[in-house]
Order: sequence, then C-alpha cells, then structure tokens
Amino acid sequence: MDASTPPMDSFTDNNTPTTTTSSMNNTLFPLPPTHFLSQPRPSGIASPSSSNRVVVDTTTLAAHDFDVDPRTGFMPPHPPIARLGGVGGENGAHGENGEYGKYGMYEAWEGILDEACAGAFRLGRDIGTETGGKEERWRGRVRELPILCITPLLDSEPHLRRAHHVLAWILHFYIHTHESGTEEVRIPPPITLPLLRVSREMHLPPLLTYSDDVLYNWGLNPQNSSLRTLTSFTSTASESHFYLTSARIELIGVRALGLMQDSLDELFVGDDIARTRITGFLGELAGVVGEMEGELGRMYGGCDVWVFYQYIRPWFQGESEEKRWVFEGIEMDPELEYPKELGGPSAGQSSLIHALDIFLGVHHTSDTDPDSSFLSRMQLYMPRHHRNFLSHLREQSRRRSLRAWVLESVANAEGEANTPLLNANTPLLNANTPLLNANTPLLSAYNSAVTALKKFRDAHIVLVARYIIGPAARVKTRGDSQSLGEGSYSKIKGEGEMKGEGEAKEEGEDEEETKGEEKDREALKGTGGTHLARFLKSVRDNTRDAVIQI
Ligand code: HEM
Repeated sequence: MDASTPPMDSFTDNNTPTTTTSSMNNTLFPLPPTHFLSQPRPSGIASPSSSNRVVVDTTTLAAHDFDVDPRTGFMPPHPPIARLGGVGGENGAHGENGEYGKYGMYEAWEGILDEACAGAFRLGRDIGTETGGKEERWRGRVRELPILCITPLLDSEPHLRRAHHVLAWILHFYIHTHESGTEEVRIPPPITLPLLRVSREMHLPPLLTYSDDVLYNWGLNPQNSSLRTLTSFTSTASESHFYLTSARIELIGVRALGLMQDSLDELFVGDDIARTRITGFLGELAGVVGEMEGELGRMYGGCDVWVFYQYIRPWFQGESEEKRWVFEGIEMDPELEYPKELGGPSAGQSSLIHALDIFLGVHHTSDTDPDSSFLSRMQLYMPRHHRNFLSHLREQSRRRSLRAWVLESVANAEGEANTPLLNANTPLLNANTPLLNANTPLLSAYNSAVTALKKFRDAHIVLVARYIIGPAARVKTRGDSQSLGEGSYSKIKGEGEMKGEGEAKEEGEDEEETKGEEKDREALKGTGGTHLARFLKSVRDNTRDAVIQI
C-alpha cells in the first residue's frame, strides 16, 4: 500500500456548523458559512464579466468542495431557489426587504415560463401547421423578450442554477412547440445569449439536464414536507412522479455514498479488521441498492405508460439529425462557442449510479461499441462539482481498487498470500482460479453488491421495455401515434388508467417481449441519443461481468 495515499478523505463534512446565515441563502434554511454554497462562487472559467475571480480550493478535497451533502447526497440539502425574482413561489419572502432586488429583472423569464407551464401546450407534432394558436403567440413573446445581462447572477451558484433551469425549460418549450415538418428550429437571441452564457459559467450544455429536471426541480409541500415538482411540461401527476422517483432514488443512495466512503477509509488501512468491516459495508450496500431498485419499481404506480411515452417524453428530446437547433445571435458574443453537446436529459446523468460503478470496478468502455462512451459523455451534463467528485473517486480507485483488493484478500485467505503476481491486471485474477473460495464472506459481500446493481439495471431494462419499447411497437402496428388533438390532451390531465405496481414484469421478461421486432427496437433511440436496447443491455452485461465467478 502506498502510505502517502490519503484515504478517500470524505464525501461528507461532519464538522459543519448549522446556524449562521449568509446573505445569499434562504432564510428558512440558513446555510452555514463553511458550506460550499456559502463560499464565493468558484467560477472555473476566467469570465471577463465576472466580478468574482475566486477559484475554489480543491486541495482539501472535502465534501463541500464537491457539493455532496451528508444528508442529501447529490441533491441539494435545501430546496432550490424556486424563483429568480423572489416574487411569489417558495422564495417569495426574499423579495420583501429588497435583498433579491437585483434579480427582479429576471421575472421576465419566470413569467414566460409560468405561461408555458400553465398553458397546457401541445407538441409541434399535434399543432401541425395551425397558425395563431396559443403556443405560437407565446413563441412570439419569447422572441420579444429583452436580452438580459447575466452579471447579477454570477456571484451566486444557486441563482445561476435557477437561471439554467428556467432558460433550459423555456428552450425545450420553444423547440418542441415548433412545427415538426421542418429540418431546423431557430432559437431566438433572448434565449440563446443568456442561456449560452449561463451554461458557460456552469460548465453545462445549454439544454435540460438531469440536474434541471430532478436535482434542482423540487420543493417541499408545506402541509407535510413531502417532495413536490417545481417545473413540468404537462402538469400531470405522471410527469411529477417520473422526476420524483429519480429524486427519491438519489435520496436512498445517500446511504450508499456513506458506505462507499466508509469502505474506502477502511481500504486505506486494509488489515483484517478492515476486511471484516468492508464485508459488512458491502452487504449493507447491496441492501441499499436493492431499495433503489424497489423505488424504481414504484414508477409503475404513479407514471402512466402511455402518458409518458406520448406526451411527456417528446419534450425531453435533444437535437437530432432530423431537426437541427440553430442558436441565433451567438455571433453577437465572440466568447461563445457553438454548443456541441445537445443530447436530451437522461438519468444516465445521475452521479450516483456512476459512483457505484466506479467504486465497484464496473467498466463500460469498449473500442467496438460506439455507445460505450455514452456514460462518460453523460458526465459532461452533470454539475461540475459532481463531475469532479467522480474524477476524484476514479483517481482513488485507480490507486487502490476495491475489486483488486477483494481478489487479493480472497487469495491471501486461501494461503497464497503475498504473491507479487496478484494484481488486478494479471490473468491469475480471473475468477476461474481455484484460489477463490465462494464461501469467503468478503467475496460474497462484494458479489452481492455487484449483483444488486446488476438487478437494478435488469429492472431498469424492464422499465424501458414497458415505457418506450412497448408503446413504440404499439404505435407502429396500430398507427395510433398521430395527434390526439387538444381535446385529447385534456384527457391526460385525468391521466387515464394507471398501471399498478403489480404489473411490473419479472426479470428476463423484457427479453421475451422484445425478441420479435429486433430491427425496430434497434432503431429506437434514448433521449440521450443511444440505441437504447443495445446500450442498456451492454451496460447491464458489463455489470454482470464484474461479479467474481468461482
Ligand atoms: C419511465 C422511466 C424511465 C425510462 C423510460 C428510462 C429510459 C432510459 C433510457 C432510454 C436510457 C438510455 C440512455 C438515453 O439515451 O437516455 C436510460 C438510461 C439510464 N437510466 Fe433511465 N429511464 C427511466 C427511469 C430511470 C430512473 C428512475 C433511473 C434512476 C435514477 C434511471 C437511471 C438510468 C441510468 C443510470 C441510465 C444509464 C444506463 C445505466 O447506467 O444503466 N432511469 N434510461
């Protein structure tokens, strides 16, 4: 062991005081002065427009530098800002003393978003060539918005987040209410310029990401403090349930982050006591991932399959070959680059699942599979501090791999200790060696954690078969994908018939269901642009391959 290597010093910051307020923080939920978000905003780029040139100190690598909270993980510990101008919404109180006055001008964006959310807007597919409709009138108002300067936002990460959220939702409303028969959609300067500038500050692509629709898209119901969704395309219970299921999985995953941290701390010591402890942690981790799978299964109980496929999912679509996005006005700011990453939001951008892969030593990249780089590309869509967290975790795992250590420990336990041949890259470390004893508790615990993640992915594949592949096949055979018209839109407010949890399919059933239409299925793409069936199965198979076989 390299004694100079520090342990995974922390995902969490247990010494954080909890009382002091900061000028930019929510008065209901004061952030401590040492909290990451109370620090000067660590803009990683030299933005000439920023008055704040402070660069984050990453030498300590403490959790708050990564914006990972001990209680809420990758979700923020306090409800995200619900309104930039501080008027109305759950942040309404902030406007009263003028504290948020400098954000007042952004009411223009918030108002336009309110209109879209309340408007029961139809997709371009359903609007067709109709002229003068409510969506077209709204699009006209978007084009007439002033081009707002983003400077007041630059000192506050939470406000920049909200700005990205608001502008990205307006963008998707704008794009997807566009008539579908054309090859490009032109995004007007009042959206292009602030969105690209805010995105540059945030190091994020300029469109909806998982952080916009899950991590920073929630508030608390005043009656019972349960989670509720802030922004929605359809205002349906199905859409809200879709986002909140991911949010709840993130919250369950907080315990997984804690167990990973504890394991890595023990791995640094690596003695017999550590082995016993890590065995316990891995067993617990399997249980937590099992709970995440259970929550995934609850998707069926609140998100109607047809409403999702037909009315919710199309809003997520990123740029495609069929419809190019043209950012008008980008030439007005020579510092802006034309965006390259324009894939729609996907839970593939959840840092939690990436962290589990890295920790357990599950590898997804292959030279032959073009989709295999998808998951690493998805890290570009994560908040940059979470991306840094994953890089740090990867670096730690490179120095000391849990998987290699499990193999080494098992071999040592069999009396073959200390052989220099035993490193993770030697053929000896493949599971067929008789040195490995299936009954070794550490090995079983490791395998149970990997298997739990594989089962999570099995369940996810079934979900995708149910919510995308099935309805797509139905549309193809019955031709019922066509517009159901505005009258029918109102039907989705009633949500039609809900599928019960009990209808979730058993493991492997997806294989059966999707065998027939191999070709159509292959052509189906995820919102992130993958060939979804092939991609998801390869990711699942990579997980299965990490199980150490005897
Ligand atoms: C109706 C519900 C869901 C559908 C239809 C769905 C669909 C998809 C699709 C099509 C992909 C392929 C990547 C892409 O192109 O976007 C994907 C990836 C992914 N989804 Fe979902 N998803 C759903 C819910 C969830 C939830 C609740 C989670 C949990 C956080 C989740 C986690 C993931 C992950 C981690 C990936 C990346 C592949 C992997 O690591 O296995 N999904 N999803």
